[in-house]
Amino acid sequence: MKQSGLVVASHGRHCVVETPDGERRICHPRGKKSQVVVGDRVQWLASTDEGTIEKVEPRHNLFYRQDEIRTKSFAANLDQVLILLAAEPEFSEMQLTRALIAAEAEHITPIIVLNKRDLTELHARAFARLEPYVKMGYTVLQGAFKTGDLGDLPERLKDKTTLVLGPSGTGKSTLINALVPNANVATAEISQALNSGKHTTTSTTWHWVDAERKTGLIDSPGFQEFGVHHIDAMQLAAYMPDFKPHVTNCKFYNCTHLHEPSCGVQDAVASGAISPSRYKLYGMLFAELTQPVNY
Ligand SMILES: Nc1nc2c(ncn2[C@@H]2O[C@H](COP(=O)(O)OP(=O)(O)OP(=O)(O)O)[C@@H](O)[C@H]2O)c(=O)[nH]1
Ligand SMILES: [Zn+2]
Repeated sequence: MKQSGLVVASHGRHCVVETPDGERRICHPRGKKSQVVVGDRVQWLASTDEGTIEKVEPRHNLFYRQDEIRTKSFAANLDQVLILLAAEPEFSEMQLTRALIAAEAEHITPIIVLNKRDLTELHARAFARLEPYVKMGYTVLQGAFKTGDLGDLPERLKDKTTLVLGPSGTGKSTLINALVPNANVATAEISQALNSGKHTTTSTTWHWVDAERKTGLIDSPGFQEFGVHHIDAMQLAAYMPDFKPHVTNCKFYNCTHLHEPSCGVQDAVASGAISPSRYKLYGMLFAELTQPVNY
């Protein structure tokens, strides 16, 4: 008999499915193409001690990155993406912008969180770099997770499904352990089961924050570059909230906002409505997305 379930971990061709009453078991997708990702709602069929995914329910969204060759999915059916930054190490505005664009493209709400506010001076400097993002309407929260100060985060996460993205050293483990005691143990157990005994922690894992299983937190492994090759260069400005209102002032409907006369975006840069750093990032991303692909 087919049962419904939620994919709470995945690695390669295996995944862990959780039933509505909280039981978990390893499942394998049927057929080669039906790759499942964490957050997928599925119909599965039990075999002796494992199971087979029979159907993946249609996704509301899929958060992913794409380089020139590969697509890497993070998770599906998200309410929000938490982009974790910290006073130190110094964050990359380029990586932040890429993650924000990928979230916009899938209509997923991003939340930027700046950790380590106990490091007063470094924090002030980092927060100043985030000012354009506050101005363009993004939620920017702050905390000092190590000291137990989670700021407004618990309230923002409540009853939602949130993917946590954090470059190494920002405090992602500290956060997840603060919200989900024993998260480490659960992740290690799942990884071990999925890797048939090998002890690695490379899989994306869903954690429940509350006993009622309403607040979901998805921890994903680190990555090097956030590729946005799935984005059409001509759509970039539409996914940048500081650019978007100005494109309607461009004379040419197919304006690239790089060199055309009577360009609303370039006017906004000149007037200070768009920050120079964001315009520079736009130019770099546009070049990257329009450059011929080298295999
Ligand atoms: N000053 C300060 N340090 C913090 C805070 N939160 C975490 N740290 C420290 O920052 C370092 C990185 O924290 P982790 O939680 O391991 O960070 P991570 O993002 O999981 O990093 P990886 O394990 O490299 O992926 C550790 O030395 C933490 O003790 C904070 O609020 N303030
Ligand atoms: Zn323009």
